Amino acid sequence: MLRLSREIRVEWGHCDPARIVYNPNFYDWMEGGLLALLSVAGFDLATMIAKDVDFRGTPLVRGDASFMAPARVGDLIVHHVEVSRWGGKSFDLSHRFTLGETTLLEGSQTRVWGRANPDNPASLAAVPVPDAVKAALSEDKVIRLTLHQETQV
Ligand SMILES: CC(C)(COP(=O)(O)OP(=O)(O)OC[C@H]1O[C@@H](n2cnc3c(N)ncnc32)[C@H](O)[C@@H]1OP(=O)(O)O)[C@@H](O)C(=O)NCCC(=O)NCCSC(=O)c1ccc(O)cc1
Repeated sequence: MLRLSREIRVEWGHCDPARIVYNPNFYDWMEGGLLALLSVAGFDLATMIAKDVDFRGTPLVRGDASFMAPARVGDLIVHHVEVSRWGGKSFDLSHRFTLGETTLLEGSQTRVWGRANPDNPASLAAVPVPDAVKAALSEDKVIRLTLHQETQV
């Protein structure tokens, strides 16, 4: 599968009064990780939605997460994401967040390929995941997205 690892710098605003990352931020990062995975595979969701008014993206239908160790302000953590199962209209993602050798969180999600329901365009319908998306996300490849260092000019 196409495996994406992306660095995330924990900022002050990600943390709660206990001075550890507040849990909804991990869900936000899981969302961003899927967008990044699709984007590096050649499928930019914002562009796809702009071009196809009935496309609704990749709605979440199931998810779980095990929080194993906390992250703190300043930490450079890494989010690893890949598809772990292809269904027909659905697919599973595996998420792992690490700080050095330490695993912070392991999660799994089920997504569907979403379109407007033809019988009621205000509601959603799952449709088969396009073959081109399956092929691109199934490539045996690793992509690392690192944060850029600031340089003085
Ligand atoms: C998505 C739905 C329209 C799917 O309904 P249907 O069109 O009738 O599809 P089906 O019930 O046949 O299910 C389709 C597939 O999904 C699977 N599925 C559906 N629900 C589940 C759950 N709960 N668990 C596991 N698998 C599921 C189902 O097994 C089918 O799998 P395949 O065999 O691989 O095809 C409906 O379940 C729904 O409206 N759910 C609510 C979704 C929602 O509100 N999610 C949270 C907000 S959206 C969101 O977060 C988002 C993120 C990113 C985006 O780009 C877009 C949206």
